[in-house]
Amino acid sequence: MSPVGTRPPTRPRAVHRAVPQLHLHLLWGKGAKPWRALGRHRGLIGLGILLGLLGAAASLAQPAVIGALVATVEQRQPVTEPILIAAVLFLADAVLGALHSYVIGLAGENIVYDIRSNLASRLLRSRFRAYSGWKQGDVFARMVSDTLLARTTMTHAIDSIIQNGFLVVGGIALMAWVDEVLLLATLGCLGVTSVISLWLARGVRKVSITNQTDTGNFGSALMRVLGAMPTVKASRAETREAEGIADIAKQARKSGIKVTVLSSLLDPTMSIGTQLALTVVIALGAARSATGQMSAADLTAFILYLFYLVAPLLTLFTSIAQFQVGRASIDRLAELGRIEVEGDRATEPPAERRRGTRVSRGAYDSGLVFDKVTFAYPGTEKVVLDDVSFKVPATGLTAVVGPSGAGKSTVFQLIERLFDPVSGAIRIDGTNITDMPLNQLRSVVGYVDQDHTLLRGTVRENLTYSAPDAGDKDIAEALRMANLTEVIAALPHGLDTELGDRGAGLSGGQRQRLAIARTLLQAPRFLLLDEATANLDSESENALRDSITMISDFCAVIAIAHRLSTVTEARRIVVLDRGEVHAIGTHDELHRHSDLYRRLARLQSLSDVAS
Ligand SMILES: Nc1ncnc2c1ncn2[C@@H]1O[C@H](COP(=O)(O)OP(=O)(O)OP(=O)(O)O)[C@@H](O)[C@H]1O
Repeated sequence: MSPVGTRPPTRPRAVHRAVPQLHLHLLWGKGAKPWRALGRHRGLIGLGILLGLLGAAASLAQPAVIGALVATVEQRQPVTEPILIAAVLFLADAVLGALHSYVIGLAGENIVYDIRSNLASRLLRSRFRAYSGWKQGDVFARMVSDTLLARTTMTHAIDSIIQNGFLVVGGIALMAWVDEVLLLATLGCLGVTSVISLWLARGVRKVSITNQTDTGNFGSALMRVLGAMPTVKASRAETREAEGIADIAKQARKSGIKVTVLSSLLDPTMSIGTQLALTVVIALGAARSATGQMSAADLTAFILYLFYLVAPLLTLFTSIAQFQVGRASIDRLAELGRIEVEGDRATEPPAERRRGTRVSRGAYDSGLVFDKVTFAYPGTEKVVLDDVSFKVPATGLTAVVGPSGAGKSTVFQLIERLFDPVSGAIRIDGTNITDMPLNQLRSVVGYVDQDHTLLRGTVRENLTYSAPDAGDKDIAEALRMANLTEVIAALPHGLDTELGDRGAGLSGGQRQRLAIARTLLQAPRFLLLDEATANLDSESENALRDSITMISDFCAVIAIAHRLSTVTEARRIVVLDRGEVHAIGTHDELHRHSDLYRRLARLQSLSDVAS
């Protein structure tokens, strides 16, 4: 018996970490707990905000100290102490400012890392039916650009709103302490512009959502064509596609300009308010000073406070706008984070097939059973499989044949549990597969899909993808069984030859056999081959057929075949037609009793094989 077939599969790495929970939805809205949403980053963000507030306090104290310095000069007293205090304050302001930027920046990077790694993990563990509803480009845009905008919101914008809010409130309090009349004049000028600025900030959020959706659409459109370059070129569709993408980019530009227009109106609005306030304060202050209602020192301090207020006020409103842009991104990330994941049981180790554990053959005698399975794809009404029942013995070749659209690939998708039946059950050794941990199920079922997908990387990496710990002996055996030994030996770096995207560098037939060898290394109990021999030349096909016969001595091979020549030796053949089991039997039996099977065989000029 082949060592490939008997080697217990290893567990996929890093499957035991619980699916991380994202708390982005807690940031606002009903039941919002913003502080909780920041999770383990609270300490660092708290420290950053504290440093910022201390820096702000150092800034706020500066006008008072300069005011005291002016008073000291007026009174012709020694100025060494106030100058020293001012110098210490300037230094503290600078050091605290630098530390504050570093800590907030660090927290931002940590947050982006957490969001990206958690979301990637959730996406990889998402239910197939949930994931297939998303556009890849949109997912990509959310993972890359929305995470950056979310970082800004959760760190810089929140921190800046708190810090500048503190500066503004502190400044106003100190101004009230210096002169209440001048403060009232200031607030009158700034109040109107603040209301306009808040209204603009709300508008920024609205157009930001549109802009981010447009950016996602651009990503989707780009990925759609980049993933099908040979087809685009063969169809001479470059110009058409380029124009289509330019149209979508134009849409993103249009909404981006709206964001820019609203954002850029914020600064001038607040500038007008502050300049107006400054003019009024200087005029009114000079008059009050001339009449002796306030001292020159107080007027100096008040004007300095107003100057100090301008920058924080502008930054405050810019940060509120930034916060609104980021909030739109966080909403989009939270939506992605709610993607349905496969049950936690998916992360459980395969119970009876841990490394080093021999599998008792007797335990599997009952094989795989489809028991009155009915299925329709989610969101559709059409019944794709209708009351389908058949049995697959623990060993031997079972073929599934039928016209196009009969439901053959769907049978495999249900065995892999990419979808679950609407009614009925699929059992392995008597256990409903919905009661098995997914990891266990997928370790006993090997699947070579229609596209026999390979990944960018070396031949070895592709080969050992589902059995990362496979040894050289097992690899050599799998290659031999897939008739690939000579092909790989002829590559420039053998097993370490780099393949391009989707296995570029190998022929279609070689890619397909590599996918089969990869599945063999997993040592499955049920090997699902979906059109697995479609790309093979006659010589390779014969070699593979011999391999399958050999493999099927100790595991169940279930093959979907359009070319009936590949399955005439099957122990049983299930004929599907429009989602129903039309007939089950051997090639000879079906040829005698099934019109449909005869028709399929005739279509492929196989009548001679039947005789
Ligand atoms: N993701 C899906 N969502 C909705 N309907 C689907 C989906 N995939 C397949 N179908 C439909 O289910 C039916 C069965 O498809 P399936 O791919 O199982 O057929 P098949 O027998 O494997 O066909 P072929 O031999 O052409 O590959 C078809 O009518 C198809 O349109």
